[in-house]
Amino acid sequence: MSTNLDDDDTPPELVDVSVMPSDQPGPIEEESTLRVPITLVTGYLGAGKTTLLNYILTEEHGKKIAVIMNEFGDSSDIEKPLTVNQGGQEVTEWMEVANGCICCSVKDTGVMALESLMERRGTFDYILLETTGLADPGNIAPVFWMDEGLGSSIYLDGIVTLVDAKNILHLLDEPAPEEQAGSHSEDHDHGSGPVLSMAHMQVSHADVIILNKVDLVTPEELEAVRDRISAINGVAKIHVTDHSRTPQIEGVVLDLHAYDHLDDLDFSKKGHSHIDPAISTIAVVTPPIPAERVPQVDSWLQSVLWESTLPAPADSSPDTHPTNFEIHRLKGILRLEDGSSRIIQAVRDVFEIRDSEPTQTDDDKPSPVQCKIVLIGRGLGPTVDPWRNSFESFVRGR
Ligand SMILES: Nc1nc2c(ncn2[C@@H]2O[C@H](COP(=O)(O)OP(=O)(O)OP(=O)(O)O)[C@@H](O)[C@H]2O)c(=O)[nH]1
Ligand SMILES: [Zn+2]
Repeated sequence: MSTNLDDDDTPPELVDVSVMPSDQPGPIEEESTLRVPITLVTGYLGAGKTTLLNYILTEEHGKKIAVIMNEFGDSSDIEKPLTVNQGGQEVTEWMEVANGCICCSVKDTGVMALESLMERRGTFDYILLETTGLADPGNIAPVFWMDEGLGSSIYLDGIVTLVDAKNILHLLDEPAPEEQAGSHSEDHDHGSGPVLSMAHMQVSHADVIILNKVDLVTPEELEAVRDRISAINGVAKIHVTDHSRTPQIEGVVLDLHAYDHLDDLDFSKKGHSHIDPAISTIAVVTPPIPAERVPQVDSWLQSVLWESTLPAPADSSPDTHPTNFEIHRLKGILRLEDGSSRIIQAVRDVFEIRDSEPTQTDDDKPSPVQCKIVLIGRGLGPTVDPWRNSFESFVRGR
């Protein structure tokens, strides 16, 4: 398959950009000194991913960034060179790309390419990875949690999804391209129900959405797109751009800390909406839980994420209890009665519960005292009540 949008058909390119070091070093967090952050840049074919990366490479941001541009999405070549430019030296490696599919290739040979990149760590302090336009980030993100070796040297900072404001609405209403193409759809079984396009997957997994090509739409069209996007993913931060020129880079593409802490998630704009028939966002908010009940949270997540089964409280009504749902993304913060917190992160069926890392930037804000779990997925139902009741009764055992 080829596309006329793909006119920048260069091999995957890894560019190391040395910029003058910032004279204002930011707060040093233990994690960032030990592990290198990676941001995944996703978005449908032609949405503006490469434009964004080129923009970042030319802006001053005080960081040395290794950029992996994946332009092999539409070719089925077996091998593509991965070029690393470092201080005038060019090193070329060969990266096998089965089926031209980054979501599959990152799992095997791509992991090796990243590992060998990490042997040169110290020469860069940030990695940006552009996925192909047809990649489902839900398959990529867990690699950084699952792979022991990689997980010890790289951490996922966030997922940025470029959205083509001109084309996104019809993409959201189209059948999934992988199913049209008949390619490994068994890997990406999204169950029954309303049709989910790849655009849905990319929007639903995003921590940041860059609503690009604003020059090609009217203000009314832009608002319609924004409404639809926030109905699918109610927690991602949305930035509107022309030629992917984000207002700033830090906090928009770099240093998202999307998986470190969740205190600043904006739950207020959540609102349960049915603008998009396929995917929606809900937020379960409950009082703090006893520390000894954390294993029950783990079991509840296993049921919800692995079995797509919402544990039913004794008094639940079968009419309103969601039965045919699928969670794509889940983030949460558990407040325990002993005053400590736990972070929950899930992409599809891979999840973790871990201690909350204290953040220096949030010291001035009072800590939220409620547990909050945000779920993004299909078939979540008309209200949050069955979810909150299930969580409450299962976790507290009453
Ligand atoms: N009019 C307009 N064109 C844009 C904008 N952003 C990017 N483009 C153009 O859209 C085309 C595709 O942009 P790319 O950055 O290559 O998109 P991509 O997401 O990397 O594309 P693939 O790698 O093929 O998936 C290029 O011709 C860009 O110049 C924008 O805001 N407005
Ligand atoms: Zn795949």
